[in-house]
Amino acid sequence: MDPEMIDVCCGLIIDGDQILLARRHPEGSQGGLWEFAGGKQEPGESLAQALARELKEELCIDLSVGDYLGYSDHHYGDKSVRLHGFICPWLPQKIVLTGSHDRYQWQAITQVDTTTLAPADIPLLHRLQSQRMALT
Ligand SMILES: Nc1nc2c([nH]c(=O)n2[C@H]2C[C@H](O)[C@@H](COP(=O)(O)OP(=O)(O)OP(=O)(O)O)O2)c(=O)[nH]1
Repeated sequence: MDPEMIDVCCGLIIDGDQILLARRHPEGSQGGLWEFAGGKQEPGESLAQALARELKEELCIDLSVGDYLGYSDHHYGDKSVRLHGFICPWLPQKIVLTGSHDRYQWQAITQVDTTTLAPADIPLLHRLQSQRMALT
């Protein structure tokens, strides 16, 4: 595996046919792109523990981390990211953005705008869409 690969976890937070997207703060890396909330795994943490911590830190929400959807590798030039996606069923609560993101929105899972989505997220979105198609 690429020694520079960074493990990042993200939550595909789902409420019915909607998914939660957050926009990365314009001044940071991949600024202005929409993504699934999450962040880097820290030493000693499982991916699921890292995700639960990041959701709390970034959006002030408490959710159970559910099924592992898989991962997607993307090379951003200065670094390589292995983005691990987990399904997180939504539980109604207040979202408070704490600084990593400047906006959030719910979009229909079948109609997410991939032109403004972080590239690493697109394969995970497609996997989710395929899984749901298979169930209908
Ligand atoms: N949290 C999150 N990060 C993502 C997603 N898709 C994607 O390419 N990334 C990238 C952006 C960042 O380079 C890295 C995650 O780092 P982070 O969320 O801890 O953000 P950060 O600002 O601390 O990262 P950085 O400036 O050090 O690159 O993974 C996603 O859906 N969620």
